[in-house]
Amino acid sequence: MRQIDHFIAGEFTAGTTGKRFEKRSPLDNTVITSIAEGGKAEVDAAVAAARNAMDGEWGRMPTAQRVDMLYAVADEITRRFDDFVQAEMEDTGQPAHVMEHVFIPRGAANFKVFADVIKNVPTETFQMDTPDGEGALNYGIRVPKGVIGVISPWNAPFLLMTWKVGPALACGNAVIVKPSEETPNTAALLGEVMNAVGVPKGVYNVVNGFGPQSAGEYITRHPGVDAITFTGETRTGTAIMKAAAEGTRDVSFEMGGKNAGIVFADCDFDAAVKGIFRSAFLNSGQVCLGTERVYVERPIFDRFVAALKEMAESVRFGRPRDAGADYGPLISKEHQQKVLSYYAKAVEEGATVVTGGGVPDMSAELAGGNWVQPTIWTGLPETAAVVREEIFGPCCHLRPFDSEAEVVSLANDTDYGLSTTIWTTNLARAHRMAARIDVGITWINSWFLRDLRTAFGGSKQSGIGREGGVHSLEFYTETRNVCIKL
Ligand SMILES: NC(=O)c1ccc[n+]([C@@H]2O[C@H](COP(=O)([O-])OP(=O)(O)OC[C@H]3O[C@@H](n4cnc5c(N)ncnc54)[C@H](O)[C@@H]3O)[C@@H](O)[C@H]2O)c1
Ligand SMILES: O=C/C=C/C=C(\O)C(=O)O
Repeated sequence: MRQIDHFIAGEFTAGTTGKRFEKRSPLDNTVITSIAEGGKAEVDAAVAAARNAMDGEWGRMPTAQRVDMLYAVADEITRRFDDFVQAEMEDTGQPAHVMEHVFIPRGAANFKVFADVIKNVPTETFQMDTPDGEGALNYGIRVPKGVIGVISPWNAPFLLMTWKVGPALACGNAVIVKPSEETPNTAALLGEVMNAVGVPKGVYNVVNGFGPQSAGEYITRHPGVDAITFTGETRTGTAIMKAAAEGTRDVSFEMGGKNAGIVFADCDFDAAVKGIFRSAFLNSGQVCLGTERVYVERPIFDRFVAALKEMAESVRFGRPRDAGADYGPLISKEHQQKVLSYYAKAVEEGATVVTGGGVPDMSAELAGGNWVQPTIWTGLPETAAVVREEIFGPCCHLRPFDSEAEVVSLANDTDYGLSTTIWTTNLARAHRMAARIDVGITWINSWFLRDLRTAFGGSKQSGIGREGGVHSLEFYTETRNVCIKL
């Protein structure tokens, strides 16, 4: 069984609580990992280590040297690529190819890109007039915020954690990471990477545990933590915001979604089917940017539903490296039960179940895993819980629409506002729609195509703030203005 400990001041430690908890494999629910559970003492130790790092070599390190170190981190992740793929696969049960092509390469990229950003992005300068005619010069300098609490979820653990750790370190901060209790592996491996490339002790710390009254809450409440960056559910964000109010600490939140896919009759049909399929079912639907509401222009509605059904019925469930398998389980029994409860609710609410709606037949070995069928519904009103609430599973509801104005208003009728994906060959319409849909990210004829220099984040209850490129610098540094009278 894998043993996962905290990583504090450059050392792996079980801490002092004496408590450990178990992680079960999503594939069959056998216990695969024992994880140290952190308490206040571990969070105190991690904060002290991070403060020491800021006061020491790390705090004084020239940017160029820090940038080289982040490149070395990225290279070491790439060198240990197979270990990262294996570690993340064990935690999530998702197919190897998703780790190999999306999640782990993005982890390395998250360090490289922000190393480049910090090296290349200037600060502002303003010359001003003064009554004596001599003028004054203003310029900005960026300083790190200090100690950043990073609270991350289980659905793309390494990608999402490094999406915050990369820029935080590029900006010269120290971090305390609390990975999801479901997915501790890659955060621990990253500790080994930090030591291997000589990142000073205490710059990167990991405390494992849960949220409320555990490591998560203690990090967000700790007065020695200067800012908190969080990805996860909207209601967790609410709790963290309350904790951050104490000491008026800054927050950056990436939260839930109930994202709309919009398909016009003039789209490239095959590309749209594939794109919507990916957006609804990648990672077994456990993607915040995923599409759980799909609106299809009426002339192609029936054909589109039939094509999506065929794709959904062609998935092959199995272990991450099984030959021919391309579809994994949900993260936990609890999450499986939640998703299945929505499957039951859809039927109660009067949905037509186009495909799925239950648990697939699995071999005896895997029957205990968290498997659910990709599921497609039609026929529900927009008021149905299944159409309004984030399910975070492999499912979507399809509804026909007749006009651009109608579909904009359907897409916007939600408390969330993370992303949308629009499929059309009419580019004027695509641009018009992009400006009218209340989301942080609009993809046109694509989905989850990521340029890490762009602003990423959600509107409404999907988030606070933007990260990515210079936007990450805005959160992970403070700009000080220097005014010089000439
Ligand atoms: N917008 C985005 O970029 C984005 C990306 C990925 C996932 N998500 C969202 O994440 C959710 C799925 O992830 P999850 O189930 O792990 O989310 P979650 O909110 O349950 O947990 C996220 C993290 O917060 C911690 N936590 C829970 N309660 C806490 C508290 N009171 N104080 C401090 N920490 C606490 C958890 O232990 C975990 O590490 C979905 O809602 C999904 O939409 C959003
Ligand atoms: O499941 C959510 C995926 C989020 C993706 C990002 O945060 C990203 O690509 O930076």
